[in-house]
Amino acid sequence: MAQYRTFTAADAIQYARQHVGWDDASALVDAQEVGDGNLNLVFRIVDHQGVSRVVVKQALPYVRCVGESWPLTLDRARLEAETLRAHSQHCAEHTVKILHHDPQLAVMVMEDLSSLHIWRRELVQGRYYPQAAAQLGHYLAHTLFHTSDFWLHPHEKKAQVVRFINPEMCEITEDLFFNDPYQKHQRNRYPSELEDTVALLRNDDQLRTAVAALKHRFFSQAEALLHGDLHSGSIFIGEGQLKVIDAEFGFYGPIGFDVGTAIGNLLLNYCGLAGLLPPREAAEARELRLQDVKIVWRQFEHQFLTLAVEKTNDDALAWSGYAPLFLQKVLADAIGYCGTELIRRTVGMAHVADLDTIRDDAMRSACIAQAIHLGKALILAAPHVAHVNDFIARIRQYG
Ligand SMILES: Nc1ncnc2c1ncn2[C@@H]1O[C@H](COP(=O)(O)OP(=O)(O)O)[C@@H](O)[C@H]1O
Ligand SMILES: CSC[C@H]1O[C@H](OP(=O)(O)O)[C@H](O)[C@@H]1O
Repeated sequence: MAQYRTFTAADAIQYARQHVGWDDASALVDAQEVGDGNLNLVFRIVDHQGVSRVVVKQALPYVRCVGESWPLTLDRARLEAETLRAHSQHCAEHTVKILHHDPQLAVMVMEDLSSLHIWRRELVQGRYYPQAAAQLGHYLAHTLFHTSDFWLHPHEKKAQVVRFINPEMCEITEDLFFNDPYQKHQRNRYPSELEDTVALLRNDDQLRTAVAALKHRFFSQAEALLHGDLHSGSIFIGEGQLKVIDAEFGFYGPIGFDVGTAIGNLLLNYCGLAGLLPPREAAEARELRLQDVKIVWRQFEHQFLTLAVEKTNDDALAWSGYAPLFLQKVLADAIGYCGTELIRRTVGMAHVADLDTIRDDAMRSACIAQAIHLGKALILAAPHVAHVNDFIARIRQYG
């Protein structure tokens, strides 16, 4: 069994050659380290023509963007590969293909998606992909339904919950989403002129109660195998194509968390657009983003309901009145988690290019303030929103 060592580019090439399972694996001759996320090494393995053919990703024993002072479990590579494989069983068309993985080396070899584009980069440039929102809704419905109690036998479901226990990665989310932004913490980062706005988050009793309830459900509601960090930087996009990567935060949690973080990232873009594009283009792009939000929810809801009617295995859950009631609760959760994503990406440690790349300082602060206000309003409104049209109306009101 191979002992863990951090890969060099040469290691990554050799490893790819051994594990891609191609006759022409010797054509893999060079590697470029392209990791731009917070956590891991990512090598694109290229051929003689410089064309990227396959990707090797390895977990480091610490958080990459911080360094060795923040150690982190290598088991996240196993969880990432196994979550992506599980999701691929139910939604292969929108999940990156894992070709090989080794839990000891914390490494995986996967399909190369370099011909597509990271969605966040496209959103920041104002480029629109009309099919993306519906495909994201499809991905959410199929991965979440088929890993839930609606589909899995109760014994299988419980075994899956155990297999995907992910305490260290969940703890990062528990701290970064639900603790740090609502207290003074050295990890927080926001413009100093927003100190009063941020202080209001710490001092709002109703908000703190709502955030506690969202965290409690994140701890305790093992509804489905979540991606766990479904943001637009973890989604590749192209003409008619959408593929999800980077599932190391995968675990059994509340379905609304995946739906809400995905929508939250569309709304972070919505808040940033005024600082990213000229006024007329920004206004048009903001309308498209609201349309995207509506489509993600509607597709998810429609497809989950259809799957529930056609495929629910459990006798009680198959009762016709139950799935719509369950989805009401998922919508409320999703709006709440969407609000926490807006706040943790603006006040907390991990930021997004949709806001950070705004060049004008005053405009950047104004857009960040808007995201914080919207996040807070959504967390408070979540239990009272009965329909997606009401959700959109609240975004227009507060964003
Ligand atoms: N399958 C892939 N094909 C092509 N590029 C990839 C692939 N997976 C990751 N990348 C590149 O590596 C970057 C970081 O990958 P990611 O999985 O987000 O790392 P991290 O876990 O550190 O966040 C992505 O933004 C993308 O540019
Ligand atoms: C200390 S990890 C911070 C942050 O980074 C992760 O994102 P990614 O793996 O895509 O870079 C995740 O969102 C964590 O909350």
